[in-house]
Amino acid sequence: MNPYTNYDEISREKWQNLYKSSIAPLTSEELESIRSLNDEISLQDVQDVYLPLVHLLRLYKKNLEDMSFSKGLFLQKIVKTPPLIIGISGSVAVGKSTTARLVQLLLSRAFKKLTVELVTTDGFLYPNQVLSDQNLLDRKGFPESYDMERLLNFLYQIKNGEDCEIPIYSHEVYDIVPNQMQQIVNPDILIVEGINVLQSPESQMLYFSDFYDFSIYVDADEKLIEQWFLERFDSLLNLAQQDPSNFYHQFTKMPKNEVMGIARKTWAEVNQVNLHQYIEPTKTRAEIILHKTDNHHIDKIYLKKF
Ligand SMILES: Nc1ncnc2c1ncn2[C@@H]1O[C@H](COP(=O)(O)OP(=O)(O)OP(=O)(O)O)[C@@H](O)[C@H]1O
Ligand SMILES: CC(C)(CO)[C@@H](O)C(=O)NCCC(=O)O
Repeated sequence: MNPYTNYDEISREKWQNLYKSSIAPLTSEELESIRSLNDEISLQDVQDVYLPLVHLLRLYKKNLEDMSFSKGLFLQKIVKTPPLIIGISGSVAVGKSTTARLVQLLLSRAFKKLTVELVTTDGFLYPNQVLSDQNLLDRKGFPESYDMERLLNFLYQIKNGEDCEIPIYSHEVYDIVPNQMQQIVNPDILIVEGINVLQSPESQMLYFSDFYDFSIYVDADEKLIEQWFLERFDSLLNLAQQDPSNFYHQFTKMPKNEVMGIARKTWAEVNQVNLHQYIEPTKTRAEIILHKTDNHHIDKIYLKKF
């Protein structure tokens, strides 16, 4: 069966015209804040793809509020609208965090009075010491390297209106940062980004679908994702040049072709395997699939029919 049977395939040209007229253009300050987020982002993508997406998210938010209100009428009590939770998934290095930060920024613009928080599931990775004790260091990113129960608990608490704190993962340290936590206080919208967002832990009573009101899978040809992984590896090396505390500093002392060989091996033996076995199979659980081509240009959008 065609994996996209359950989706409407929408070309960028069609998508960009869906809600264009109702959205005010970005102000120069907003453009500036988007540029500072990642100066490679195409502003045309923001205008053509992300603004209609935010408009769609508005509908999902309204739907959640209407449902809470109707439930309240039925139960004859006040039912508080739970936070809207948006999941963003896809391969390592496909651009999930960049997409997530952009969506956060645009949602904050669309809902000026609401709090929009962003977390990454990287914070739920076990610390390197725990992974190493269990011989799992080479499995970082695979399901067994995450405390999925803690992640589910966190989602439950957020939906339940509780404030939470969660661990922080740093790519530069390549580990959970000790003694630092991210505080999540009373969000109206929570964006959860990570490779495992659409995965279900085995033998649990609760599933991801119990929590996510909307989900996005960022997709691209594997060769491109590998290229983006290698480019990011290279920029992490540049950042690490002067900083011995950075995980990537050790590589800056080695010949470049040798280091890039290590990066290619990490892609082929870890991240690509993970993509095939555990990430890509969750693609068609997403409500929307954003498909990227060269230079992160979005060419197609798939929206779930039902
Ligand atoms: N829309 C975009 N335009 C230009 N460059 C982008 C875009 N999105 C991501 N990138 C670049 O692609 C690389 C990977 O992006 P990002 O770090 O957001 O990926 P990720 O999926 O969050 O990765 P990980 O799973 O490892 O955290 C980065 O170098 C980033 O600068
Ligand atoms: C932290 C994850 C798992 C996901 O963001 C990933 O970036 C990662 O570190 N994978 C392990 C292999 C590697 O070093 O790329």
